[in-house]
Amino acid sequence: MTPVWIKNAAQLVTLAGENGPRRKEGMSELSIIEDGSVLMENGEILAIGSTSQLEALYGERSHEVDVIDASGRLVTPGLVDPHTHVAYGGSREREFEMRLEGSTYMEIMNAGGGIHATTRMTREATEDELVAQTTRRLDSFLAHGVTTVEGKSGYGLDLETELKQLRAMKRLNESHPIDLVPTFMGGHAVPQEYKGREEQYIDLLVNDMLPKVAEEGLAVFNDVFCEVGVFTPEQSERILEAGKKLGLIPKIHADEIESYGGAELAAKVGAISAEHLLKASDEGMRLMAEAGVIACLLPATALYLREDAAKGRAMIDAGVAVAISTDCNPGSSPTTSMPLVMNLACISMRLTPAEALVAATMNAACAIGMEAKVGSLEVGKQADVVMWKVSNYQELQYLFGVNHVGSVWKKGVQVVG
Ligand SMILES: N=CN[C@@H](CCC(=O)O)C(=O)O
Ligand SMILES: [Zn+2]
Repeated sequence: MTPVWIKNAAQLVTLAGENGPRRKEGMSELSIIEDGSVLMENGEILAIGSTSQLEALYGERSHEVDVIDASGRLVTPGLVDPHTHVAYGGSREREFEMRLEGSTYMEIMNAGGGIHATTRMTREATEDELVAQTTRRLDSFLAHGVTTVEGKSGYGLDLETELKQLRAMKRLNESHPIDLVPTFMGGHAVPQEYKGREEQYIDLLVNDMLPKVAEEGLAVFNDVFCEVGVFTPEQSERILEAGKKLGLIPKIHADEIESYGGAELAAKVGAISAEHLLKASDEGMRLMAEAGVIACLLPATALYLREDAAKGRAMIDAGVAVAISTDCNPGSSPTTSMPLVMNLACISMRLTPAEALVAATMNAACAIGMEAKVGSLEVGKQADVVMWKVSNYQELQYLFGVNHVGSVWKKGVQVVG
C-alpha cells in the first residue's frame, strides 16, 4: 500500500489530547495545526504536524508517497456514528405521511407499525438481502465522512432474526471499509406475538438470546428501549444486568418520549452511554455526570419527530460528556448524514461548532469503546481521515444541510473522492 501524505491543510483538526470522554471546556479543545500535514502508512498515522515540520523529517520520501494537496481545505478525523439501527429490512415512508397527518410515533407502533413493521420486513429478508440493503447505507455514511459506525440488532425480536442481523453486521464489518461495531438490542420492543406475555419475552431474551449472542461473540454492547409502553426501568435493569454477566456492556434508549428514570438507570447500571434523553430529568443528568455515562444525543430524531431537542448545552455545562449520532433507522431518523447532525447539534442544542465536532469524533468513539483506534488523528492511530471542501471547522457547521466531504481515507486507503 503506497503511503499517503496530505499536506498544506489550511486547518488540520487533530483532537490530540486526552484519549477519553471530553467534558466541559475539554469539549472545545480541537488541537488545530495550521498549514498541517499528515502522513499515513500501513493503515496508520505515521506522522502529523505542520507541513514544514514533516518536510524536514520526511521531505526526501516525497517521491515514494502519494501527495495530496489540501491547500484551502479543512482536514479532520473520520466521523464516528455511535448509535444506529442500520441493518434493517424494508422502508416506512407511509408512516412519515401518517405522522404529518397527526398520528404519533407511539400510536403507530402500538397499532402494529413502527418497530413492529420493520421487524416483519427484517424477518422476511434473507441474510444476503440484509447485507445488500445495509451496504447501500454504509456507502452513504462513508460519502458523508463517517468511517466508524455502531449498529444495533432489534428488528428480529426472535433468536433467529436477531442472530441474522448480527451475522449480517459481522460480514459487513469484514467486507466493507467502515468499522461496524455491533450491539445486541433484543430489548428494542416486545414482539407482537408476546403481547400480554412481556415477562415471558424477557425470559427468552435473558435465557436464550443473550447467552447465544455472547457465545458467538456477535455483540459488544447490550441496549434496551426503556420507555413507557415498551420496557419499564425494572425490566430494563434485568435485561442489562443479564448482559453484564455475559460481558456485554450496557447502553440505554432513555427518556426519549417521556421522563421515565432512564438516565438514572443508566447511572445505576454503569452504562457506557445513554441515548436520546429528550426528557431526562435534572437529577438524571447529575447522576450521569457523576457516574461518567456519556450522553449520546440524536438531534435529527428530535427534528424528524418534531420534538424539542435534548438539552445538550445544559448537559455539557453540568459536566456530562456529550456524543452525537444520526440514530439512522427506518422510522424516526432515516438519515446517514453526520454533518447534518453536527449542524443540528449547534442549531437545536446550542453546542458550539467545536463541541459538535468533538461530540462526533472523540466522544462518539468513547461511546462505543473505540477511542484507542479512532476519534483523533495521532501517531499510531488508524488513518481514518476526511478532507472537507471548506477551510475551517466553523464553516463546516455554518454552511448547513450540505455535504462538504471532498475525500475520505479509511485505514489509509482513499475510499471517497
Ligand atoms: N426509539 C427507539 N428506537 C429507534 C427507532 C426505531 C424505529 O422507529 O424503527 C430510535 O432510537 O429512534
Ligand atoms: Zn436508537
